[in-house]
Amino acid sequence: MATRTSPARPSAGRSGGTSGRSPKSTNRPASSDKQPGTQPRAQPRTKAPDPEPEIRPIWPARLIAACWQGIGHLLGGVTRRMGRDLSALPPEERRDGSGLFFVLLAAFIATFEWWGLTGGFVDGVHGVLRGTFGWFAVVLPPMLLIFAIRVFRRPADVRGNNRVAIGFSLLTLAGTSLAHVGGGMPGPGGDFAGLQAAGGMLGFLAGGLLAGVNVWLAVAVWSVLAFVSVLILTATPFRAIPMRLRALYEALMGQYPDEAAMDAAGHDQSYLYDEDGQASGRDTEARVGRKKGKGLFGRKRGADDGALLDGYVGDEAFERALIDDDGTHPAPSAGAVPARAEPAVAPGVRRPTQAEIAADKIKARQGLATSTDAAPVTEAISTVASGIGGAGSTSTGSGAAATVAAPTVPVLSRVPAPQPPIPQRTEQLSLAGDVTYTLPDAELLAPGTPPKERSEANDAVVAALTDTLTQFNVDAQVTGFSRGPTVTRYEIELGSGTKVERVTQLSKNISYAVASADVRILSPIPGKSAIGIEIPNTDRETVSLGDVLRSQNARRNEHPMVMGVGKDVEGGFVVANLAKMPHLLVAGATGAGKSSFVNSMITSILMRATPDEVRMVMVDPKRVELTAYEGVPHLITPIITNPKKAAEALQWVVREMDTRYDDLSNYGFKHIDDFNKAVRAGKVHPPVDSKRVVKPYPYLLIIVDELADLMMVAPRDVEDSIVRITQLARAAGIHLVLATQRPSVDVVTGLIKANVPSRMAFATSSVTDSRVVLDQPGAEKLIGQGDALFLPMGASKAIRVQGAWVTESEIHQVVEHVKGQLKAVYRQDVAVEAPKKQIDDDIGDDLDVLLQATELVVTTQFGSTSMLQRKLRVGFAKAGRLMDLLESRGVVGPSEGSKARDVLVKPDDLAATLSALRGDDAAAQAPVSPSTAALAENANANHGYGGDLVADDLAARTHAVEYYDGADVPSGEDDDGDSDAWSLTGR
Ligand SMILES: Nc1ncnc2c1ncn2[C@@H]1O[C@H](COP(=O)(O)OP(=O)(O)OP(=O)(O)O)[C@@H](O)[C@H]1O
Repeated sequence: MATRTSPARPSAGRSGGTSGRSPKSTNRPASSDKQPGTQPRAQPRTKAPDPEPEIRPIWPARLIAACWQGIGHLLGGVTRRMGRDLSALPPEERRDGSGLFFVLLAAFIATFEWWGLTGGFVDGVHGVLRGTFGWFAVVLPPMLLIFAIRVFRRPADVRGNNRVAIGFSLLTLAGTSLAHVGGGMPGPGGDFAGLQAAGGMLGFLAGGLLAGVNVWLAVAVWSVLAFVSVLILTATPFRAIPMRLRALYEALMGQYPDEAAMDAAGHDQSYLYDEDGQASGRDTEARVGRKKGKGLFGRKRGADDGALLDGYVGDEAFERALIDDDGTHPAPSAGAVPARAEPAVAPGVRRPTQAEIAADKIKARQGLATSTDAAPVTEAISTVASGIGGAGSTSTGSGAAATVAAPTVPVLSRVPAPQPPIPQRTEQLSLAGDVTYTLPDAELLAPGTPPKERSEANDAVVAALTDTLTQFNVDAQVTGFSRGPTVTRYEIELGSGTKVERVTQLSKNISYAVASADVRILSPIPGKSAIGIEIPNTDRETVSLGDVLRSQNARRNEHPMVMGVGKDVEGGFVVANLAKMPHLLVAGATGAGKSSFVNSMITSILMRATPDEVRMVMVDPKRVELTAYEGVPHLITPIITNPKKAAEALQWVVREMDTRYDDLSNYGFKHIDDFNKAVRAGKVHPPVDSKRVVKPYPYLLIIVDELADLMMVAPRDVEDSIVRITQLARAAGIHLVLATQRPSVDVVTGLIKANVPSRMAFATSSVTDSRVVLDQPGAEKLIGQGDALFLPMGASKAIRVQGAWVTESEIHQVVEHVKGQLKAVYRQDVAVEAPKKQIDDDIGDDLDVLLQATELVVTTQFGSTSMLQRKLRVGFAKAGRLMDLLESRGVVGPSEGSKARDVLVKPDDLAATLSALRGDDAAAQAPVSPSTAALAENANANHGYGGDLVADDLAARTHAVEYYDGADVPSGEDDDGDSDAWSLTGR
């Protein structure tokens, strides 16, 4: 057969055009030729030179082979287009000939076993099949057909195909054995017809022996094996059986559980109405939206077959981290805070029109409203609330009392929609290496307390506010309130001609009237002509992470980086996509709830993402906050507790980012999601002479639980790494979460702040800290324990949320489940430290005196040679030499004649500078750098991690390691000579 040439890369135009690289020769340059820090470049695919003239078979053989392949490809192409579109499988990976063989075999057996034909040849074949398999021969065609489909669709998945083959073989053995027992255990001698009607020779051989011992034992053993064969075929671990059954049920019913539950609950889709009372069709859109991307058999409609991918990450306009009610990203006009949804209306209850609501408000202003006037709204809310269970019953009880006390003040909170469990992701989560992974069951996270819509405390506050406004003769009215888990926001509308300041000036009086120091005034409430007064609830509610993850917002979005944030002041669930933040700063005083937030975040990821989708690096200098997660397969390196190591890990992240960027630019993509999509579709081909197997890159989430501890040991290195990562890493799928309890300018420096766009501010101890975190005051007024202001990227106003809470025991259960699925495979190269520079030759024996000179110059900020002469009692020549050394190390500036030199290092950086000069400290502890081959082996062991790298491909990474300048990494010794600098924080 003629040699098949590789097709030109479909991305040629895009990649070639954008990267602007000239095509290189297919001969790879030797790794020694590479520059430090450079990565191997992919080579354009070219036709492989024909090594030798081929010996071609005779034409009839070629004709038959061509027909066979042609029919095979045709059938394979059709099969691959069914279900998930795999039609782009590279030609060299297709095994359509084998698939065709199994299809024909299935057809052959079906012809003789299913259609009852008779005749000499037919009888012969029938006799052989029945004699071998008994009546089980009837089942063989569908099994062969299923296997053929698998070979057509996943030819490269040899392990998976072997598994299916083993499963079917075991099923055949079990089936024939059971048939043998069921058929009266006929023997081959004499009763051959009986053997054919039972399990055939196979059944006799496999089941006869055990059945001879005890029939029931044989039935039990072979039934269990039949069941096991089904588990093997479906790649189902024992513990995943209930989840798989539920997924099967959902798939068979063809419904998302939320739809089913909403239909069952008689939900009338009232949330289809927008703020103007217009039918927005949002629900329909959401449902259609879920399906509209797919046409028949899952093929994307309107796919531009000429493009490398159907859609690129950059296609999305108005990208936001916050996930809105319908799971989409609303237009910016909606403002930073999602527009308040109208309360849901129960079936049979007429929804009041906007005009009626407005009329109610006006009447209320004029003091005309009666409890009957307000009835439509109140009735609608309580009816729905009672329809959704506990929440309703609680609120209805208190609501009745409230109606008497404050009939004109409606509750504005959203009524939470019914919450059926998180749908199990129905596609099989098979990881690299044919490992099947089951996400933790939603039930592991307990539901929280049912939310209250109003309590007597709320009515008391409404009365106090109204009283205060009246006392000070302010023409303003409390028009409603929305109760969140921690605070309630009371809305005040002003009469015409009344200044906003009239109300805001009263903040102290309001605090006094409601007996709370933590009153926060919002003027105006974003998106509304009303003033908001947030007052803490005397009866706070816990927001359970389970409830947040089971909410509609979270369930509609399958992105693996989606996390449950908490609940807003209106009682709506807040869910955000970490990938879109793209980096997050979490700050707040001790006990404000940072660590709890970080726990919720990690647990969200473990609940929703496989280790192939998200990998994490955890830095926990406090040593106790994140220990529960040790050993989860999502970790890329053991949890880092040493700040020095953490600083090095950040440098590894920078290198990893560079590697990913190299891949992106080589293959012509702008975002790792597009690269991954193309890899999964088989559209990314490594250079012909590379042994690399390209695999999708997982998202990489780096969590630092206390940034201050890192900034203390290596401020400049840490800042440099963070800035580089945050500036670039978004497209590489690398995201940073930095938590600190010291949001001061020396920890959250201007550079870090500028590059970390999303902020989560828990209660801070001062308004200055609030300004550092949010660039605005407000966080100092928060009441702690999970009360936070969330400012996602792009939002102009922060959203007040009560953070989601996950208990220690829930975390342990989730971690146990995850660890039970897969063991952590750590990447050794994260811990690989570059060989550190020893004391520089030019310093020689003068290290001690040089350190003294540095200390002197930096603490006095005076770069004078004569001062060194005097204080260190050295001669002029030596002092001059020391000054030259200090200049070469960047401690002082160049000589300016008789003037003292500029001192370039600030006293704060003295410890780091001294450590850098010592140089030998870290080097002595550094492990021996593993060989390139060892690194390659390790990287290959890391399934799903960017692909199987071979030594050549890793050479560049190790280059980066080799050229890594250890002198920049201070040892972490502080002024006290205590190398465990983080312990100075007192923990
Ligand atoms: N979302 C929440 N819901 C309910 N309670 C919370 C929440 N977050 C925090 N808390 C309460 O506040 C306590 C302190 O929270 P956490 O340990 O997260 O604070 P922290 O800011 O990390 O403090 P530190 O910096 O000292 O570690 C928790 O033990 C818990 O009781």
